[in-house]
Amino acid sequence: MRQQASRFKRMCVFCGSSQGNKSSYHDAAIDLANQLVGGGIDLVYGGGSIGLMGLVSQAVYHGGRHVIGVIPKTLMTPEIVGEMVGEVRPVGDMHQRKAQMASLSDAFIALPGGYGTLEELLEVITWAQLGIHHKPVGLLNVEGYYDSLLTFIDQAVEEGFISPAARRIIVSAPTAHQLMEKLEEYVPYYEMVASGLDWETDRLDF
Ligand SMILES: C/C(=C\CNc1ncnc2c1ncn2[C@@H]1O[C@H](COP(=O)(O)O)[C@@H](O)[C@H]1O)CO
Repeated sequence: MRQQASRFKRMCVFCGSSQGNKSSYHDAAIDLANQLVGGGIDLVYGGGSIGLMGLVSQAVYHGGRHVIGVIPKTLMTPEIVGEMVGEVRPVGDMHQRKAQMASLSDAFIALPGGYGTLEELLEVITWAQLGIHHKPVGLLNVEGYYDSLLTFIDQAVEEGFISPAARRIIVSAPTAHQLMEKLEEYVPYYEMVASGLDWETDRLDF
């Protein structure tokens, strides 16, 4: 069933190259894919068919939306990433991959994942803080998976390392539907220092 049209054309999804141990992670990946399909939103992701990445990409692709997998050539073997669906954009390294994923997308969502997901999530948050982009960043906090990360970030605010304004860059919700509603309403973070910076982004096209 088609939902109300979204303001986003392409969503970048960061998520585990593993599926995790709970069925709720699997369900959340499919649920998010259905939200994207229903909203008429295409997918940008890290390529491959393994883990939650495979679940999201296949569900969006089979739901009829365009899927772009941005993947370093070195990882492009069936043994590592499996069969890919949709459009594959090979890049030279992990830095180019993240830059291209970010520039192709209108917003970001992180599902549960490990080191790779955390690194991708924290980078786009940092870029928002610096004013490199003004795109919403969503955290799909499936069954409290990210509670301890959010607690740590709140502690960093308390301790004076993250400003209360920058804390608001992260939009979190327990379900894909709630998260998409919040992201649709998100007002970009601006602060004097960040809005005054002029980035020469050779690899980024924001
Ligand atoms: C060599 C290993 C896995 C290779 N598989 C990957 N294929 C595609 N993209 C990947 C892979 N591993 C990490 N990524 C990127 O990071 C995120 C997932 O990492 P996580 O550590 O599983 O959270 C994902 O968004 C990708 O962009 C070794 O197993």
